Amino acid sequence: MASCPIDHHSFPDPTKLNLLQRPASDMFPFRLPVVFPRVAAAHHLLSLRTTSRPLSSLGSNRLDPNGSVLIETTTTTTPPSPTPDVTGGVQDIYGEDAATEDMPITPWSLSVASGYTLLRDPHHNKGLAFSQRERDAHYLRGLLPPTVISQDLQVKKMMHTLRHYQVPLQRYMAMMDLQETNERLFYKLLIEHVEELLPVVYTPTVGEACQKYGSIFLRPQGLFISLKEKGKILEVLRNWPEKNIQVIVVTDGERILGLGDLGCQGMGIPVGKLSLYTALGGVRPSACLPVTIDVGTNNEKLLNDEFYIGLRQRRATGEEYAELMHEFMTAVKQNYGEKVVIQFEDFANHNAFDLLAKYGTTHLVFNDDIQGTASVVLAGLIGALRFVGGSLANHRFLFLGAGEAGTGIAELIALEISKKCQIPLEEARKNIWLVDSKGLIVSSRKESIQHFKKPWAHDHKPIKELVDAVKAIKPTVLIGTSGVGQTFTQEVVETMAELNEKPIILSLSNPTSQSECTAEQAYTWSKGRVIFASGSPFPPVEYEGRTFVPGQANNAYIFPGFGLGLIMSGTIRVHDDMLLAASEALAEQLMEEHYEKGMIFPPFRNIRKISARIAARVAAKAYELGLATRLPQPKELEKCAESSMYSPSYHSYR
Ligand SMILES: O=C([O-])CC(=O)C(=O)O
Ligand SMILES: [Mg+2]
Repeated sequence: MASCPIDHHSFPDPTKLNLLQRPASDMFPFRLPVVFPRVAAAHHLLSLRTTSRPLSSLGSNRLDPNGSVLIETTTTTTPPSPTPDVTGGVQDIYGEDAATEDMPITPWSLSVASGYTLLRDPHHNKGLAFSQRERDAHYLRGLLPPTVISQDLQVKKMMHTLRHYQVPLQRYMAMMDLQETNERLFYKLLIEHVEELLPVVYTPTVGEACQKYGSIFLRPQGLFISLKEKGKILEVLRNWPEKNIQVIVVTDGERILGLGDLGCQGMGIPVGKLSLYTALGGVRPSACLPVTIDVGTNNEKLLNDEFYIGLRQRRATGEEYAELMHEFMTAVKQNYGEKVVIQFEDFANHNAFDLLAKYGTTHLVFNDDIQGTASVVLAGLIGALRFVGGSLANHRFLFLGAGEAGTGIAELIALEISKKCQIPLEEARKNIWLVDSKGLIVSSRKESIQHFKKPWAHDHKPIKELVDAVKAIKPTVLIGTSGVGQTFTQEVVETMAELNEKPIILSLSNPTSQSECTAEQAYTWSKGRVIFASGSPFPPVEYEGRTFVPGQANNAYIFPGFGLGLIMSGTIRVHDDMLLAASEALAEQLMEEHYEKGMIFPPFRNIRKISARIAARVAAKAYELGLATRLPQPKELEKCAESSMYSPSYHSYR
């Protein structure tokens, strides 16, 4: 870590804090003395602002020469400077350094959790793993049964409990409950049993959880920013207990997976994605902020559902929508600086492309559905071609679905071909065809289609049905990004198998119910010849004595490592070459043994290593492009990524 530049907020070793060496009786309730750096109103006493935040999360605080903790405070007014200092979210982020005596400031304070409060603090709770000594020192005696168990045994016990639940949603709720009661145990479980638990905290179960969010809702997670917060978004961000945010995943809930408009209940998605940022990419949980923008919903069922948790109105659009988003984007930059990753997730097509284009030049934005999905699919194709032979330029691609994922993947494939073959992008696009709900996208439709589809309107006679498009275009690769389940019919798959010795079929829509076909259908209908992957997981399939393990072509392979690469290099803008770098890093980790089983991605169980490699490549590209700000560049980026990852093991408390 010492040589690694990742901003893990080097808070001084708490053992050196003489304050913390006070007798325990002094510590509960316990206030640390506070110094207001360069703020004249130093006599303000801080009251308890948050429940016992971990010392390590208070990155911008530091020791003064006497060993007192200097606590930086927050203002409740707009920062005094009209052009706030944008330095990456660690310096004067609320303008407090520049605050004058007459300016009100938010009274932050820090406390040491103890006793009953400690048991209910998810960041510090260890449950039965508190040692006897800790139980004495922290007023826990009697609050726990006498047995002391290890974290490993807790993992075993929790897995035992989870496996008992028959209903996936029960497992999801148990995991969410654990995240809210014992965060480290939650992450240890997720990291150590990633293949088993990914379908629980992520697709497909998270989709059902969003649909039923209102009914299963116990405690709020993340930040809800609705039209009611208009004009106050900066204040809302300041209500979040953590200051040093490195990644935000934000949705407006309009296109949750392939399930459509789930309004405010889309919150399950940013929460789930960010838990993968930590488990799969090693970003600290306290640096992750899930956000849902609530501008209403057009989902009648939800509007009439008495348990719905969001605004009960139809979606705001046009200027009203754009203004709220703009206020949010501005407030994020003002509050956290230039180096916070903002991941757009599950926005509808009509907003997703525009938001990415609008903020791509001013913010560190990444659209997971356009760019993350593109990068993972490209990786799968590059990986598969290493074994199948040939190059991308020899293939013909047909997509069902011309939205974010479809056009995003198509464009990244074209970019890779154009770079590798040194041909113009327009030329590279010619072998890529898209079908939308109205049929094949052809030049005669050019005037009537949305702007993001126009580059794919090639010369051809109109074709309505997918199967006819397959027969006419003769693709070698068929990719489903339609959000509509069971659209790769038997006839479609059989036609692909007639046209190709080894057809590549990717059925990417999520969750499982929306998958264009199942793994079993793909293997059976192609008589075991298909190279198949899907967005949501499918179990292995037996076909004529062979077991095929379908790969999961899901952006979860990419975004955690990609984001880590941006963070560790202090990158300020995303560039397409970084997506290509991520694809190549993932593709090269596919081994022959994986491919032989039918996989086109390495298994998820090695995901932290995979993410570290992706992070290193992304960071290296950022340095090469001059977009990285953490200087000098560390020599061994992959080691640096690995060593900076969050560990869920318990700390011992003095
Ligand atoms: O969440 C997932 O599993 C993949 C994804 O981004 C989507 O389907 O929107
Ligand atoms: Mg998504």
